[in-house]
Amino acid sequence: MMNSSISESFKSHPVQLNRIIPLDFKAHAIKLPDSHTWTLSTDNPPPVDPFTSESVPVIDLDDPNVESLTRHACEQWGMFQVTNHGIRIDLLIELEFQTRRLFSLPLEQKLHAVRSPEDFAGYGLPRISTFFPKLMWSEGFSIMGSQVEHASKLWPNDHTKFCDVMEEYEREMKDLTERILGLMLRSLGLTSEDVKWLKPKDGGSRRSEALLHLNSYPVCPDPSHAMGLAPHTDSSLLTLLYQSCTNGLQVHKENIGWAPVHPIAGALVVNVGDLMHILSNGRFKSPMHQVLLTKSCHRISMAYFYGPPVDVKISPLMNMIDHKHPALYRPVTWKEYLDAKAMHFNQAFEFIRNDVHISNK
Ligand SMILES: O=C(O)CCC(=O)C(=O)O
Ligand SMILES: [Fe+2]
Repeated sequence: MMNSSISESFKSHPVQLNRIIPLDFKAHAIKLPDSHTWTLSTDNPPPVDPFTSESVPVIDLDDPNVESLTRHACEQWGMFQVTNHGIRIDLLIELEFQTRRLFSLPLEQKLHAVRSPEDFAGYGLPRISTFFPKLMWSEGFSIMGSQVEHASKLWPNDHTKFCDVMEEYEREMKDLTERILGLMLRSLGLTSEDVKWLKPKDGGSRRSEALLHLNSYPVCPDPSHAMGLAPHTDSSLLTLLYQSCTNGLQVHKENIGWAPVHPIAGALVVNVGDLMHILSNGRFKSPMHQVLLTKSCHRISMAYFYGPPVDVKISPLMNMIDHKHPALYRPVTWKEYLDAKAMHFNQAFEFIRNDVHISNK
């Protein structure tokens, strides 16, 4: 396994096995066990009318105004959907097929590829499970680069297609993420010269890093007392999400509360991550989002988390700072930020804020 910010940070924050091994959801299809019963706050709205409720912008990447639309979406929501992104629909269909094939295996078989307490790759509960007293009604499979080792434990003689599809999807996501990242930075008035550290030419240890995470939210006997994925922000620069066609994702927006992110056939969801929020000196939102469940549909999603090369310090870009807008955060590598997140979860920003830093001296 290559050394990376993600693997190094996970090694320093091992997770207990009871926060890794998922439930046998099929065996609990009638009644929610107490371990998975949540008291949900009343600001979780009842099912919203998809035609009237406000939601994140949908941006056609071929739109002549794409930069200003992107800036507006990042400032207002921190999330938007993109169409005309160039990812082939047959690749998305195959990706969904292979993901459903994985999660429909019996639990005993999936456990052959279970994550170890210090690792991030393989099968298990959402990583954020350590921060909540109750467990989430979901399971995941994390991939970085090639996943032959774990996939061959799932399908000893039949994993080649799965690995080929995942690797092709990772390559496509890398190109598209870098394209959208460039778009966001240009929308802030930056040139590629300002951010040349993001795409170093020498490769090697200075490559950007990424993680593909497959999520599965089985049908749930009591969705109003269960949680698919609890509210969180993403620790990446940017996350690209394919959510196929099942509802459940919600994003939080000031003055609106939780808004549904409706699946649009073939579209991808772009989510501003915490590091992009830091780079933009707070101008772009890193939005809180969550996933709710249904009684009848098994939701799956594939999240591609993109981050900077291992030795790059992320800090508010010079162009975003002036006397009216002082730098809000101190410089951090991705590993340092992941460590802060592993300890302080949704309060991590407070620990890298400049004022906290200064008062700690
Ligand atoms: O399943 C989803 O739509 C959301 C996934 C997500 O937020 C994550 O993996 O961080
Ligand atoms: Fe997320």
